[in-house]
Amino acid sequence: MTQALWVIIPAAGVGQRMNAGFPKQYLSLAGDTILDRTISIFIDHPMIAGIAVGLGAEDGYWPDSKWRNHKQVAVFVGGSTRSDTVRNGLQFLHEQQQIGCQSVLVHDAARPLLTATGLARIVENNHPQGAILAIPARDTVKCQTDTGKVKGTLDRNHIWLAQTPQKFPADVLYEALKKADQQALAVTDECSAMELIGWHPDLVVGESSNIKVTLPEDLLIAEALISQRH
Ligand SMILES: Nc1ccn([C@@H]2O[C@H](COP(=O)(O)OP(=O)(O)OP(=O)(O)O)[C@@H](O)[C@H]2O)c(=O)n1
Ligand SMILES: C[C@](O)(CO)[C@H](O)COP(=O)(O)O
Repeated sequence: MTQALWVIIPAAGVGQRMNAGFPKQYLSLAGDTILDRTISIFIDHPMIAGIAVGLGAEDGYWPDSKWRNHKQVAVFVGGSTRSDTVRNGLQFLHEQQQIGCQSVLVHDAARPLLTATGLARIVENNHPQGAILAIPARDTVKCQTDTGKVKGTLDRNHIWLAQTPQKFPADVLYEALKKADQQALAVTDECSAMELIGWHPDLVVGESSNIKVTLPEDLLIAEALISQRH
């Protein structure tokens, strides 16, 4: 039986691309907020030790969360980028003596459709160099020239679309994120930072329903997917 893991949920974004007028993680989705629905995935899960939610410094919505007083849920102040928020979360958990070298999960607040099956795939196995949920590309993948023309076609047999959760040893991840920051490298996921220190994490097949709610149409897709689950 592998050790229960803390999950860090970066939820300090402003949702600029959603353009909702407030942070998208507080949009309603099938009767819950996106954030509450995402937290629900991990509550009372046998493999989850605790849930650390990174909030914006000016977040005034959290007090309305149904999970605000739950014994498994802790909150910390996020940063100006997603990777800053994750690093703050790692530092918070380290200061609370909740983590050391053991692995943590990082899961976007904006991915409320992760299923128990998807979560099991990444928590139930040991991954010496860490792991990410990802889905193999199904469309033909193009890269572009500087003027927005087709530059060429990538071999889609070697293209995966990264999702979350991503799982890495907490101490190594913290140092990798710090190194990326010191090198002014804007990493958009934890795996990118680990690659910078030479790690080759496992690609664990996720579910295409584990979408990141980014644009307004993603909310419609999420609603439709949830309606199919009941
Ligand atoms: N400084 C930031 C930026 C993003 N996030 C979180 O990282 C996740 C993925 O980021 P994204 O989908 O880009 O969310 P936003 O940054 O809010 O969206 P946008 O880029 O459109 O502003 C989200 O749960 C978001 O809340 C975060 O915790 N801290
Ligand atoms: C971490 C992630 O969800 C993997 O696809 C993605 O990189 C987040 O990107 P965002 O621009 O912060 O939404």
